[in-house]
Amino acid sequence: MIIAIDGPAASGKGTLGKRLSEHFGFAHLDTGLLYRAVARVMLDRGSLLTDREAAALVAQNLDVTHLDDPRLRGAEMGEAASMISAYQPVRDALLAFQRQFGSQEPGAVLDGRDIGTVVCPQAEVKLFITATPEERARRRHLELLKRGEQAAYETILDDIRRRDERDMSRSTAPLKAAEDAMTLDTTHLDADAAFRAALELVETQRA
Ligand SMILES: Nc1ncnc2c1ncn2[C@@H]1O[C@H](COP(=O)(O)OP(=O)(O)O)[C@@H](O)[C@H]1O
Ligand SMILES: Nc1ccn([C@@H]2O[C@H](COP(=O)(O)OP(=O)(O)O)[C@@H](O)[C@H]2O)c(=O)n1
Repeated sequence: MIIAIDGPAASGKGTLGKRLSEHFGFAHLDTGLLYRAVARVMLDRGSLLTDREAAALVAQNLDVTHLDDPRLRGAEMGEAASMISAYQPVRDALLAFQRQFGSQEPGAVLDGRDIGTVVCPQAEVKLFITATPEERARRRHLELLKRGEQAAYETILDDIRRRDERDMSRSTAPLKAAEDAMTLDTTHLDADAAFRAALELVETQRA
């Protein structure tokens, strides 16, 4: 079984994905980390993020065994990932790995932007997680402060708005809810309440 979770930045996709995967005993992949990992290699090499060919080559040769590097979770990597993820050859290069991951038994949870629409359109369960930009910026602000990153709330809110706009307006695999996805607005739900609500939606879709 596949649980596909999509939604905008800092809506809580990863947190829900992890908890749902633990609950069902499924594997979990935060697909944003793949794009962040491509961005990390580009930045470390000093490549321009506008260099599509270089980004495609990096994606084709990506080492997916180091996705737990805490550096990937930083704000700089999120912004850079959003730029290189708009290139079709980059997305094509990362598709097979994601689909392979989704084929695991007894099941897999994948979270990202295009899981229900492009990566796993056949997923039995599709959730689209949202929250207001202000609430998402508040969450990301707290997260970055805990990581020890300097970050102003207003800057994060601007970053989130810009990234959402870029992710929604790109021509390839734009961020949008699949037609058969169920939307969960977590603006007024803490992580526990969001998990309970998501679990109910999963049970509804599986039935
Ligand atoms: N429902 C929630 N209420 C408050 N904070 C949350 C909630 N869900 C997640 N968080 C926190 O918000 C931040 C972003 O969550 P994350 O799961 O990484 O989002 P995404 O994967 O959508 O970017 C994390 O610090 C996480 O602990
Ligand atoms: N399936 C995915 C996942 C991420 N991405 C891109 O990668 C960037 C970083 O994704 P992420 O999920 O790690 O970002 P956050 O939601 O955690 O801020 C996003 O802004 C998207 O541009 C994508 O295009 N498709």
